[in-house]
Amino acid sequence: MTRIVILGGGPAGYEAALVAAQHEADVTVVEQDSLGGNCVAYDCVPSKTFIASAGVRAGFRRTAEMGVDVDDPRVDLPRVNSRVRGLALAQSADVHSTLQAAGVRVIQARAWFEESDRTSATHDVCIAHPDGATETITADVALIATGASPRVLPDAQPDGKRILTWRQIYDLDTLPEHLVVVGSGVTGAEFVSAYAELGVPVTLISSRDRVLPHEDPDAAGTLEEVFTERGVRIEPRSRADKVVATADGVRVTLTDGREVEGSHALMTVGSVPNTDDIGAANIGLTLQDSGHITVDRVSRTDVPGVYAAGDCTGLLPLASVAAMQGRIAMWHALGEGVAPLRLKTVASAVFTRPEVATVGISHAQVESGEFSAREVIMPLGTNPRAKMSGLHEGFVKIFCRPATGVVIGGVVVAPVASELILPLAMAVQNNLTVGDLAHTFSIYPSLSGSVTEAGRRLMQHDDLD
Ligand SMILES: Cc1cc2nc3c(=O)[nH]c(=O)nc-3n(C[C@H](O)[C@H](O)[C@H](O)COP(=O)(O)OP(=O)(O)OC[C@H]3O[C@@H](n4cnc5c(N)ncnc54)[C@H](O)[C@@H]3O)c2cc1C
Ligand SMILES: NC(=O)c1ccc[n+]([C@@H]2O[C@H](COP(=O)([O-])OP(=O)(O)OC[C@H]3O[C@@H](n4cnc5c(N)ncnc54)[C@H](O)[C@@H]3O)[C@@H](O)[C@H]2O)c1
Repeated sequence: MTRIVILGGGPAGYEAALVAAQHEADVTVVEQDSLGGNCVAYDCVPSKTFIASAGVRAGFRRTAEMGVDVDDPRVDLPRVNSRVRGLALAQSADVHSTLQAAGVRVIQARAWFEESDRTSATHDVCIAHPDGATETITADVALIATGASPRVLPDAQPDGKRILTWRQIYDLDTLPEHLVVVGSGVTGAEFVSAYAELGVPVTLISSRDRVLPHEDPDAAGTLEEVFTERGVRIEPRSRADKVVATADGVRVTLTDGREVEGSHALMTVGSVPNTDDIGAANIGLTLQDSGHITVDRVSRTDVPGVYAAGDCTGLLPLASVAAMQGRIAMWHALGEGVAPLRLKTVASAVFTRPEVATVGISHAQVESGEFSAREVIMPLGTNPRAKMSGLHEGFVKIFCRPATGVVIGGVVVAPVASELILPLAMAVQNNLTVGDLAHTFSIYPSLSGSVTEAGRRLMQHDDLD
């Protein structure tokens, strides 16, 4: 029986464990905190649960237009936070019972590699239990799935009260009077959106020209307009140098000397991989300067028998990608047929309001000439269901190959873009054409009608017509 030891019980670790158990390996998962990983305990699951509460309040914004009168809804933050924590705990418990039912041994402890003689085909993983006891487990195959942690700027140390990482915001008892969000990546944008929807005045310190610098420019532009409508103050091309707590708030000093004051600062300036204490040097595993582990498309590191998956590899820090990397590692290690990871087909969503979801090639790749494509953009303003629902912002955009009409990318900006992207993700994954979309029946009226309509628009210009 192949002995597999997995360091870390997040999506990369637990999905890998389930695959390995299914293939009758002897599997141990060592998790130092809670099963489900940071994803379930602090990052993805809590943020999406918090955003769901913000979304309920946001729904009330359109009541007057929809002909329904309601009083201004009040947000009970302790109840919101307790729901966030409760859901994360319940999901972690679900992961635990699923792993146990699959016959996986789960150890709550910190794990690292012991010094090895490099000629051995196995690896010794040392485990430090919370009570101080240690044990060593020998692995035929090891998977590093230790995730990442919030990046901390040297002069902006989180204190958990006024200067916060995204993992600390669920401890607040009352909504901030004025939140300064530092960093305009996906995490920053999602929290700006949620707090603005909760009625909190927000200032965004964005080091780039625009929010979501890596996303589709039309999508980022729509989001900036919405943020501005909600009263968000955006400071573009601004880098925070220092953040200090004052008597009654925070002061953020920018690198150009300007100062921004608020009641709280939320630091969303990226993440660092959890690889500095795993004993990488003990097994001859080289880390990148950033601390990330280099892997190939079947999750192999440069050390035989050692695989890595998820945020510690920095390939594409998404729960879905982490899980797939973990599964692929185990299929490969256990000799199953395996398709290497294809990042170009990964769908992702930013859970702002409206949401932004993308798949396949991007506008930037078309503009740079890396791919040639035809594109169409269908504003939701032309969609009957959107009009009925009082939705004014958003669009569906599709990229297809010029001659064949094969769909190679898509962007959806809509309240439920994370759901609407699936037909485009299926098209990209399966080489479907705009004709395939165009001939598919969508519901009338529906937002997904814009997906089939976009297919028809691109068909009209098809070179093969
Ligand atoms: C605010 C936020 C929101 C996000 N929202 C989404 C989203 O909506 N959708 C999405 O797809 N992705 C989202 N992500 C990204 C997603 O959370 C990560 O990609 C995912 O958590 C990566 O999974 P992982 O298994 O690599 O690591 P993690 O989930 O980070 O788990 C790693 C685990 O390893 C454990 N560990 C670390 N070192 C050791 C050690 N030495 N010994 C034992 N255990 C150890 C840690 O305690 C942790 O539990 C979000 C990220 C952030 C920051
Ligand atoms: N919905 C989702 O799927 C979701 C949500 C959140 C995060 N994530 C994943 O996590 C990844 C990381 O996202 P992120 O937003 O946490 O990090 P990021 O690294 O993408 O963004 C951090 C931003 O902070 C800026 N920054 C850094 N230092 C700064 C400073 N001193 N002052 C001002 N700005 C500064 C950077 O320029 C960058 O734009 C994403 O790419 C995504 O894969 C996914």
